[in-house]
Amino acid sequence: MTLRIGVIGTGMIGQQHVERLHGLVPGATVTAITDHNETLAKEVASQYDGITVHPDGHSVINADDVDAIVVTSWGPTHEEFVLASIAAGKHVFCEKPLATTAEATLRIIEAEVAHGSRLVQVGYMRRYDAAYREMKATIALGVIGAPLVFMSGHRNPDVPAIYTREMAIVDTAVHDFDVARWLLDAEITGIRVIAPRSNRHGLDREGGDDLQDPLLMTVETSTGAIIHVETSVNIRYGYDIRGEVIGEDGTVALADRGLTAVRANGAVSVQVPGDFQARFRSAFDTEFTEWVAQVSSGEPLTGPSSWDGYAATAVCAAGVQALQTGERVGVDLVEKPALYA
Ligand SMILES: NC(=O)C1=CN([C@@H]2O[C@H](COP(=O)(O)OP(=O)(O)OC[C@H]3O[C@@H](n4cnc5c(N)ncnc54)[C@H](O)[C@@H]3O)[C@@H](O)[C@H]2O)C=CC1
Ligand SMILES: O=C1[C@@H](O)[C@H](O)[C@@H](O)[C@H](O)[C@H]1O
Repeated sequence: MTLRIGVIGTGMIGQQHVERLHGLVPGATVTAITDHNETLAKEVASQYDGITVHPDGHSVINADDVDAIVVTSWGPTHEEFVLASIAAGKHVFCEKPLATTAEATLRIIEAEVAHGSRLVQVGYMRRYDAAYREMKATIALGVIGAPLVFMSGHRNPDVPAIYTREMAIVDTAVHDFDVARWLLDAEITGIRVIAPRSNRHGLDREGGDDLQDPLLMTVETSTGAIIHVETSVNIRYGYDIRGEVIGEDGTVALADRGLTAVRANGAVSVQVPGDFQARFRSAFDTEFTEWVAQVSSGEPLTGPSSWDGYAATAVCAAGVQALQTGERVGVDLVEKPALYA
């Protein structure tokens, strides 16, 4: 059976996911799309055969030729489309964030729990990256002993004018929070944020707010392990994702990227990816390949759940408060429903 997918939001990442789901991922095809910008949706549809442009997200969700939904519109619209997909009894893959407030993510959890089985997956694609998966497997084998610290560096060469100082937490570090919870098998219980002197590239940006960049975050977890997150979103040299777990007996770290290492002129050099697409392309491919296979076969979903979406959004809210106040802010999650055990 081919899974027929409807995509809501055909901007930057929506277009990449349409391409992925309409030919690259086995067993999937895109039949319906929509975008707030109808001209854009028509332009995207014109590049493929068999894709109908719908007037809005609800029309996509309720279309007879749509089995499952992918939400790639702006964050504040996610709750509405995820709730409507659950009401229609259809699987929905929602790009991060699941919703922009913890209260909204809890409404999604409530609706999914009332439905009685998992329908929602959230786009935290790092869990599908081969290097992160090897790190998790290494920790599980006990090679480095019990994890004590996770150092997570999230570096972007630049960010657009619409990027605000809070986005370093809610848009960027949210990936580090999710992957840390998954790697360490722990919940986040508190956060502190400090800002060193700002990178000049983040100050006085044309058309944008001044940024406090970089940011350093000290994040506490339920196991006692500490996560240290560094976001540097104007670092120019490349898109560099760093990660090292320090355990009682050793460490495991993400290796430098690049297919080759060049040794010349007294130096060894490896390439750094230019952007998140280059760094995580195969993780996105794997993410959708596994999602499509699980949805089509009726196997239980194993990807990031509504609970993971809630936990990440709750940490972000605490992080923004910690940035604004300079204080430690606790993260108190509600009791986890059995559906997400
Ligand atoms: N997993 C990852 O690494 C990444 C995830 N994202 C997430 O994907 C989402 C989209 O991001 P981008 O593609 O960068 O944004 P974008 O601005 O390029 O595209 C979003 C599109 O959604 C459309 N849209 C907004 N409201 C809509 C509505 N109510 N109905 C239909 N269409 C609507 C807009 O017109 C726009 O074309 C965001 O939530 C973002 O956080 C984005 C980049 C990377
Ligand atoms: O999700 C993403 C963007 O929205 C965000 O702005 C970037 O900082 C991240 O690296 C990327 O993965």
